Amino acid sequence: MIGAIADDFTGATDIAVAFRRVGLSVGIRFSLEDVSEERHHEDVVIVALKTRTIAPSDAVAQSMDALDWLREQGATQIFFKYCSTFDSRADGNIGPVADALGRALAATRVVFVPASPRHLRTQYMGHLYVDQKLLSDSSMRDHPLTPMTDSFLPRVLAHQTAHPVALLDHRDVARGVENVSQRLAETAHEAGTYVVVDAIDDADLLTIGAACVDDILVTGAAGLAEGWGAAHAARAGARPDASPAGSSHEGFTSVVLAGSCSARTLEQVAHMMQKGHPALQLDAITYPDPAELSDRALAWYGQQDPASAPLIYSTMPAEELHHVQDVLGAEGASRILEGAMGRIASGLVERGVNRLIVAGGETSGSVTTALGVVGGAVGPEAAPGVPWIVTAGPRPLTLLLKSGNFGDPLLLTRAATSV
Ligand SMILES: Nc1ncnc2c1ncn2[C@@H]1O[C@H](COP(=O)(O)OP(=O)(O)O)[C@@H](O)[C@H]1O
Ligand SMILES: O=C(O)[C@@H](O)C(=O)COP(=O)(O)O
Repeated sequence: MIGAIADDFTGATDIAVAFRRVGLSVGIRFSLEDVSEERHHEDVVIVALKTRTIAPSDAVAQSMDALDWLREQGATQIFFKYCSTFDSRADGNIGPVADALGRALAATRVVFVPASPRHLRTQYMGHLYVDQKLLSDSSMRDHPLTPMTDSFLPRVLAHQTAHPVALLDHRDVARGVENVSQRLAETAHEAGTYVVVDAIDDADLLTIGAACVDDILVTGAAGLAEGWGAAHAARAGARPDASPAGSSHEGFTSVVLAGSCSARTLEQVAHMMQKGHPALQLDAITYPDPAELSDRALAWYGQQDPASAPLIYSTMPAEELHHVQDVLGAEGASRILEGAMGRIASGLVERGVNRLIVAGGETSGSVTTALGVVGGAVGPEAAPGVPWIVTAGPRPLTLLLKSGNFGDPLLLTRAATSV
């Protein structure tokens, strides 16, 4: 069994569909509470954590708990999932978590492969691109919590770890599996070397995946999950699953909660408003108490037609965001808004909402945790890397956890109104 540890919730659902696409069965956990009796038998078991922006020591501790649980479930190899835009702060957490996992697993080398061509993230000569732009020129430079201002990943990673960091560039990847295997062995002759590997298309990821199929620890995003997963599926004789278990979209009362300020979410929120969905923007400066902020939002919801798929959002462009952060501090603003979003989600479910569409990885973590959702069935994709999740229990909820920059501009509107 493969165990996967994701540093945010949307990332966990993103790799769930990547592994499934190549024919592997997948289980997902959003919490490790009350799991002592649980036994998983899927090919891949994913633990979703919310460790991307917390203190490195906490991120390490939670990742190690996830590792212990996955090993108890029978995991023999581990996939550490971080963002395809390598979202992290200067002091972590990708390096510290990889260090701890590598130490526990006695990994002799570890590959770092964030490239996910399906999401238009490619890496060439160590430089990460988002669509046609270098990472540092993309909207990721304005991210509220993890602004990415350096595109050269070996340097970014070297700031986060004491391990030697090397680059395996595209010339080597293009020469095929045997060459990559050999070059990885040479490049990582010093035990514990971290190798950042270029990839610009799916073929590169298949090559890298095949070369690393026996590695005890690999790290990356959905592109590598697909490439590495394909190598495992080929071994196991698994067949790609063309039709994942469907989720019925009948009889739903939907609300969209957007806590992402990413460029694509801005467009999606604008589209919802253009289409006339009632919309409320959360004002954290005027109401910095998450309880008051959420009470006001729930009172507003009470005045809307539940069939109108309302939108509650804190999404705003970079200049306005920076103003809020100047007043409240970046962490302070996030704490207020994520706290409020969690309370709002719980209040909405109490009021009969049973389909929640959440934009933003951190926001999705706060909402899912506040709702007490511990797992669910991974349904069809509403957009590449964005599957519907149907929770278990007598009152199942349908959730869409959307990464800030994922999906086409119409995704939120479509997801809110599809029947
Ligand atoms: N208007 C705002 N002012 C300050 N912080 C905000 C605002 N809106 C959202 N945030 C915070 O920014 C972070 C966005 O992260 P996240 O939800 O992961 O979105 P993304 O998927 O785009 O990265 C969250 O912590 C959220 O609370
Ligand atoms: O790898 C990716 O790009 C996503 O799976 C992801 O982690 C994006 O992060 P958020 O935008 O914070 O959801």
